[in-house]
Amino acid sequence: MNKRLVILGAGGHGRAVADAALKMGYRTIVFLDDRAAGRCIGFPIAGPLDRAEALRDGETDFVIALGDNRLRRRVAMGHDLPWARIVHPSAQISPFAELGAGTVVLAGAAVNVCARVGRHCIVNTGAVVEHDNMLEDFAQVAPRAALGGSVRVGALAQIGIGAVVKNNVAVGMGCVIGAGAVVVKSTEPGGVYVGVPAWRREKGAAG
Ligand SMILES: CC(=O)SCCNC(=O)CCNC(=O)[C@H](O)C(C)(C)COP(=O)(O)OP(=O)(O)OC[C@H]1O[C@@H](n2cnc3c(N)ncnc32)[C@H](O)[C@@H]1OP(=O)(O)O
Repeated sequence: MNKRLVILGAGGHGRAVADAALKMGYRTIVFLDDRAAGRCIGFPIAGPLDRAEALRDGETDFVIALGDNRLRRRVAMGHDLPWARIVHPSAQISPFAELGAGTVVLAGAAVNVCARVGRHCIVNTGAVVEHDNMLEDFAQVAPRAALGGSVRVGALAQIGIGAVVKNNVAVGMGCVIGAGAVVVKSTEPGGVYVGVPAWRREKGAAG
């Protein structure tokens, strides 16, 4: 692949996305970031995020690598660009699964048969998205979190690191599921849930 990838965000997630992209065969990486300048893991930071349109050409893909779901949505809404799907070669993606544009699936993650993952989602390292899951746009599944079969994750929701969601449960839009929580019942939009079994700690931001 001779394409260039422009990564919007040069933080930790941006570096993980670059690593996956290089393993996919992208030859050239350029970062954009509003706070950092210089170089990032050896690749240039070519300016702030709003430079993205100027880097558009027929040979360049773009991806937003910002871990904050609402920020990722804001940036996506502000740009009409050819968004790439970044899938680490060690991830297991069923040929019967769907990944939306701009979605990132990192090392060792699994997206099983008939799962549908929306646009600009993150399926992080070692996460399990089981059969018939539906992840709406801008949702995120943190490292080693596991979703049982037929789980629905609302837009902008965040499933914390190592959390478990029982099969057939729905996680409401904009929910935050804390690290290590075990969700056994559907959750209300915008809530923050922690613990085993998970309980609602407070009202969060539904986006
Ligand atoms: C590659 C990557 O790094 S991807 C990112 C992975 N990271 C994650 O998944 C993080 C998930 N986030 C969490 O678990 C967070 O702790 C949240 C969202 C649940 C809460 O965050 P905050 O609102 O900042 O909570 P804060 O840290 O102030 O803690 C408030 C209280 O909740 C408790 N608490 C925080 N997180 C949890 C949790 N996951 N489970 C149980 N209790 C928790 C704290 O111990 C504290 O209790 P106290 O008031 O009795 O002292």
